[in-house]
Amino acid sequence: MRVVIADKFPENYLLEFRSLGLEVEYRPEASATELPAIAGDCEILVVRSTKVTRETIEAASRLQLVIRAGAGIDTIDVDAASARGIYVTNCPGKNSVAVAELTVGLILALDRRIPQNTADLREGQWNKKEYSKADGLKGKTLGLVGLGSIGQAVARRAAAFEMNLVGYTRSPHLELAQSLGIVPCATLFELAERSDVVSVHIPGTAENRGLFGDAFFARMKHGASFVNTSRGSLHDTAALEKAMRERNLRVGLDVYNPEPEGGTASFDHPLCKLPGFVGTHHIGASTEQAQNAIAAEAVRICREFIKLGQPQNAVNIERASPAKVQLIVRHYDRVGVLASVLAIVRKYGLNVEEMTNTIFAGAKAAVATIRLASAPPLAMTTEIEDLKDQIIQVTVKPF
Ligand SMILES: NC(=O)C1=CN([C@@H]2O[C@H](COP(=O)(O)OP(=O)(O)OC[C@H]3O[C@@H](n4cnc5c(N)ncnc54)[C@H](O)[C@@H]3O)[C@@H](O)[C@H]2O)C=CC1
Ligand SMILES: O=C(O)CCC(=O)C(=O)O
Repeated sequence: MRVVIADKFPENYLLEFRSLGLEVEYRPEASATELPAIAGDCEILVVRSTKVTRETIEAASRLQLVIRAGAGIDTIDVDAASARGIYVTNCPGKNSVAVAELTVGLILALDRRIPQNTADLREGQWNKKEYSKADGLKGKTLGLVGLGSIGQAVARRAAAFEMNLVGYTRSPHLELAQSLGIVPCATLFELAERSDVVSVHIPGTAENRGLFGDAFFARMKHGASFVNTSRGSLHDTAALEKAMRERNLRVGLDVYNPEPEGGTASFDHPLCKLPGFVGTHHIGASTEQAQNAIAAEAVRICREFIKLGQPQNAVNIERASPAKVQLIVRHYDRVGVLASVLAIVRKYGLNVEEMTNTIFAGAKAAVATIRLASAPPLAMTTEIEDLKDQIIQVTVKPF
């Protein structure tokens, strides 16, 4: 099998890929536009920030698995992959601590204006008078949007600063919130109104695009802080700029919209020049620890995929199966039995939605579970039962 690694990857984990017997093509400088040509004949594609477009998916006729060596999957055209039966996986939770640490760094930097202090010192300017004005974090309220892996890691760290925690999530998990000392908010606006600092930890999906705009910022307290280490598509840049100018909002960003694709580029962003801004270069996941944890997970996914034919952490499996009925066929483990059964299913015009075949110890018998969208007619099950010397038992159960 051939794997293309189209991003920078730790050297020792490249060796691990090779030790799996894979032919590894390492292309750390590959861009999204070059990828269709590079990934043309690989079975497995591993990317970190490089975008995997529809063109790449369609050009890679042997592709079976895309591993996103990170958390967010908005850089992959998942719909295009699903339409061609290609698995997409990510490495959930493996870079959460790194992002949480950076988030706390941005929150502290905003409160004490650490980068602005440093800039003045560099300019030969002593200004204790100005920089002595800071609030402090103890007793302030941190509003966490999203209580997944990163939101939880930020909560644990903010608790050590004795901050009060409120949270908003689409999938409320009251026990979890309680165990982290987070008071749930019923709406995003309630969170905006209660928080001194808002920190965003949700995916950059189409439905979350622009979630943080004029209406949200208008509800935040004057002089509060907004931190986004998730995705630039989540905030409206013009609305943020307005809130910074009119409501004295402080802003800490690791992510931008748009963001340069490569590691270096010129970058002219309206917010970066404003005094209440602190920013980093989408480096949330960029610690040795996180990169090694991500690489180890990518290797593990590959190893399991080679062994079982199915990857862990797949994000594009249909969860709500269209199947309504299970046709359970106990049969002798012989050549052609399944083909005969499926030929009968086909004759009756039923579509197989899902199917598994489990072999019993000794490999004499097996059970096939064939999931169908609608109930099979009696004539069909009778016809299967009548397959001489092939079938042990046929049952039908609702699914
Ligand atoms: N700056 C960086 O380098 C990094 C950024 N990220 C970003 O952080 C995001 C979050 O990562 P994880 O916490 O690991 O993901 P996660 O999947 O563990 O958690 C995301 C949570 O957000 C919730 N959610 C989704 N939409 C929501 C909405 N509209 N309102 C409230 N809750 C909502 C989900 O239910 C889920 O619980 C990633 O999707 C990625 O975009 C992740 C890693 C590195
Ligand atoms: O690997 C990176 O630098 C980006 C990480 C990221 O944004 C993610 O994991 O979603």
